[in-house]
Amino acid sequence: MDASDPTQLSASCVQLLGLLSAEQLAEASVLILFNKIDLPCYMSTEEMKSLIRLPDIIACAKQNITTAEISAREGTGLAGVLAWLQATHRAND
Ligand SMILES: Nc1nc2c(ncn2[C@@H]2O[C@H](COP(=O)(O)OP(=O)(O)OP(=O)(O)O)[C@@H](O)[C@H]2O)c(=O)[nH]1
Repeated sequence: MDASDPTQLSASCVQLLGLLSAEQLAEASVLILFNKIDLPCYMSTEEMKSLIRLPDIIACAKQNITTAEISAREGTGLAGVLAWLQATHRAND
């Protein structure tokens, strides 16, 4: 999700709900990234999460869902993404 552009939030939410309801992805581990946190935004990521009712989505989803806030440009939060990938890969071995 683009953390710098709340106007894309509803489209991202619809895409997310589509992915989470796909039969083939019922067993998947899901990492939701709020990218571009280096850019200024009039809404905080906490406000965006609340607006799309992300806590409810996570509570109702079959999947194990993690969220992270990152800047792909500046590298912020990418160590956590790598750690999540490694842990998830290990758990699926
Ligand atoms: N400032 C900043 N720019 C980024 C970041 N990640 C990607 N971009 C830039 O955003 C532009 C679009 O890249 P993406 O977000 O990968 O592509 P996209 O999702 O198809 O495009 P948008 O929806 O317009 O963002 C490129 O110029 C990237 O360099 C980030 O964390 N911070």
